[in-house]
Amino acid sequence: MTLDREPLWVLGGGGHGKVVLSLLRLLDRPVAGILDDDDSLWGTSLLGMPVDGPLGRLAGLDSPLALIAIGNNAIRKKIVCQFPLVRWFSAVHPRAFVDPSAEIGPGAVVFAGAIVQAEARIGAHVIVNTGATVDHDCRIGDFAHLCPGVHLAGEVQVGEGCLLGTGTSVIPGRSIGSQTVVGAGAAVVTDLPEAVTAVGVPARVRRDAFRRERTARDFLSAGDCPA
Ligand SMILES: CC(=O)SCCNC(=O)CCNC(=O)[C@H](O)C(C)(C)COP(=O)(O)OP(=O)(O)OC[C@H]1O[C@@H](n2cnc3c(N)ncnc32)[C@H](O)[C@@H]1OP(=O)(O)O
Repeated sequence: MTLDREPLWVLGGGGHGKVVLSLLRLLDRPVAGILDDDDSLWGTSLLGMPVDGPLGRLAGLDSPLALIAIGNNAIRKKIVCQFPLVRWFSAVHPRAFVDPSAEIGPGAVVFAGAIVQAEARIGAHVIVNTGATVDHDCRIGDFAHLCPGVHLAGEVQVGEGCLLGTGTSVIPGRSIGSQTVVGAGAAVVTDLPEAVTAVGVPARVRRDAFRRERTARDFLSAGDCPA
């Protein structure tokens, strides 16, 4: 079987899994099955395809091909640590534009309407969600999630495991530290440190009462494994 016809496993049976499955169908990629550790999803279906069972099923397979379809950055990292023998598929939607000089890491997904410009580097297991734009020379660290409609100007650096909420804009050359969360609609005009939550226009760090602060701790506790 040629590599481009090898069936792959979709890991995640929720809403993000649904858009990943839709994308794989548009690419005409055969899907071996959908796995999720949430037993309430077993027996349900995504776009008519059943959610088969837990991720543990991968352990019995000989270096399977898979794609993680879960939006939570820490969970994606945990899964990569848990299954070192899996080969990770990356996918670009046929209606996205990725410049030929850009790099897309293993396990990364670029969704419909997204644009990745010249010499940008997208790390492993990154999500470039619907309509997000990543301009020239940006560096996106492993396991980051650029939510729908994020706009990064040129030479922006986004650290490992960051979540940039829907509609975040970042001006040229700014740097966002690892595991930082930026709230939806923010405008990042200064560098942001690591493991903080920043919101607003202009984006300011808020250290009070954010439940998502736990995201950084979850991410660090997910382990240290090569992406
Ligand atoms: C296809 C898809 O769906 S992909 C997923 C897309 N997901 C996103 O874009 C999520 C983005 N998430 C956010 O913006 C969240 O609001 C977060 C992460 C910034 C904060 O979440 P939480 O920790 O749960 O914060 P919580 O809702 O408790 O709000 C805490 C305070 O911050 C304020 N706040 C929350 N989000 C924002 C924001 N984006 N901008 C400005 N203020 C905000 C709240 O109003 C509240 O203020 P108050 O204390 O003065 O009342």
